Amino acid sequence: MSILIKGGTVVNATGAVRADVLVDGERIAALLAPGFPLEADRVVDATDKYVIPGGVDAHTHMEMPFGGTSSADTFETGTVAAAWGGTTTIIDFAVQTKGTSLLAALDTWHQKAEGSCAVDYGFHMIVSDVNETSLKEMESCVAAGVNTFKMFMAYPGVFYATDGEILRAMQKARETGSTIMMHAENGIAIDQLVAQALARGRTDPVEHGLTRPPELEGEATSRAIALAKVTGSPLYIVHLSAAQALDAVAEARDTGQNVFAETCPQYLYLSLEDLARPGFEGAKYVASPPLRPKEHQSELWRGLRTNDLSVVSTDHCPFCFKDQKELGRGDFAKIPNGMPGVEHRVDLLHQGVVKGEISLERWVEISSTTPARMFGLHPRKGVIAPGADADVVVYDPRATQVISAATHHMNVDYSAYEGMEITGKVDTVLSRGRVIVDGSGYRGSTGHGRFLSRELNQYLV
Ligand SMILES: NC(=O)NCCC(=O)O
Ligand SMILES: [Zn+2]
Ligand SMILES: [Zn+2]
Repeated sequence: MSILIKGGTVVNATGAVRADVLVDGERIAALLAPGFPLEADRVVDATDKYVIPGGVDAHTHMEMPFGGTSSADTFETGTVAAAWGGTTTIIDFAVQTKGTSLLAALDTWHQKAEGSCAVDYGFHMIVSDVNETSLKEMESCVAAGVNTFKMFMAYPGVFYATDGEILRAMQKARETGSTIMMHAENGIAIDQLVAQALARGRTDPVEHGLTRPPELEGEATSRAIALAKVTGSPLYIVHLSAAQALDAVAEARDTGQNVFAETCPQYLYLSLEDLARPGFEGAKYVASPPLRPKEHQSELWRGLRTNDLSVVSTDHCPFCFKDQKELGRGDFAKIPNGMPGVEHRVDLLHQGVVKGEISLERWVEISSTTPARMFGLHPRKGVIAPGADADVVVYDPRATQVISAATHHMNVDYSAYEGMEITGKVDTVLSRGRVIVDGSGYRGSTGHGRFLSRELNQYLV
């Protein structure tokens, strides 16, 4: 099957050019001069539209057990929603719980995802039990195409790892060429603040933000960077939300350390004011790290321009307001942590282009090309070029839409961006040469998405 995408402007991280794109089977076959005479089985009209590489969301949590419940999107519903929003690759987290093995966790996550996904997927591994066996198993994970290991300085008693455990895992990362991903918040100090707030009768969702101050994200980020420096391990800070943490990352990068960071749309667009919404509404915005005071947002946009923030992922971890966020009514510490977002990342970042915060090319870079390179998927993913997988999005920059739970496709009963007006809209989506979204709706199928065995981080120096 051949498809000709005609009349559009191809936007890669390296530049934008008017070109037609020929897809043959699962791959991009050629970029052609506009109007080049060629027959194809199907023609997609991209006139006045951008033709961009499918989004790569490097941080999602589908059907993840957490906080006494499980995130509401399955691999099926979550990847269909991703497709609607122009994301054609997700990297989800397999979770090792205490007392279990990494390989058993990986197996469990393979079973959840296999045959269920609408788009291609890979895995990172959450390491919450550092011992001789799991350190050894890191080698097998790398061989199995899972070479990024998330650790937590937060959530004592659940995922938390001590500095000593982190150091040992980092030494193994250094040895295997893999990268440690860090949830950098000082969970020991935070737990004290949480207990004190509850003892004073402060139970509302806003307390989630007030008991996790940005200084404790900055401190943990600096500590993780120091441990990475001592061990020589690459480090990727996940879901960075605070200016203090960004300063620490920028300083490390200025000295040439292999330190990278992502932020998420919620930290660019939402704030502590949302957590402070009246009644229990703020529960919709509970995630960790928490939403910050508004002034952090401009710092994050600056970080995206300077490349101290290289990636924007969603940390998609949806919990329904009605039955799941409800678990924390009367005790903010019991509100399941996480927010939905996999469907809206590409659109929300396009607003950065519309508002002049980032260039068109940078939009593609932070949402597709860099995550593809960072997580060993480039040049299969993240670029419109001959030989690449035909994961292609035709994006209409002038169309408008309003985000709403009534129209989104994620399996969650609210939208964190309800009523937000967006300029730009996904028009057509191809995943490995197959049209999975077009004007008539979702045309994909469950099980089309394949597991991606990943190479090592391509930015390491
Ligand atoms: N971020 C969050 O609140 N939930 C998902 C788990 C994590 O990434 O820490
Ligand atoms: Zn985290
Ligand atoms: Zn996460």
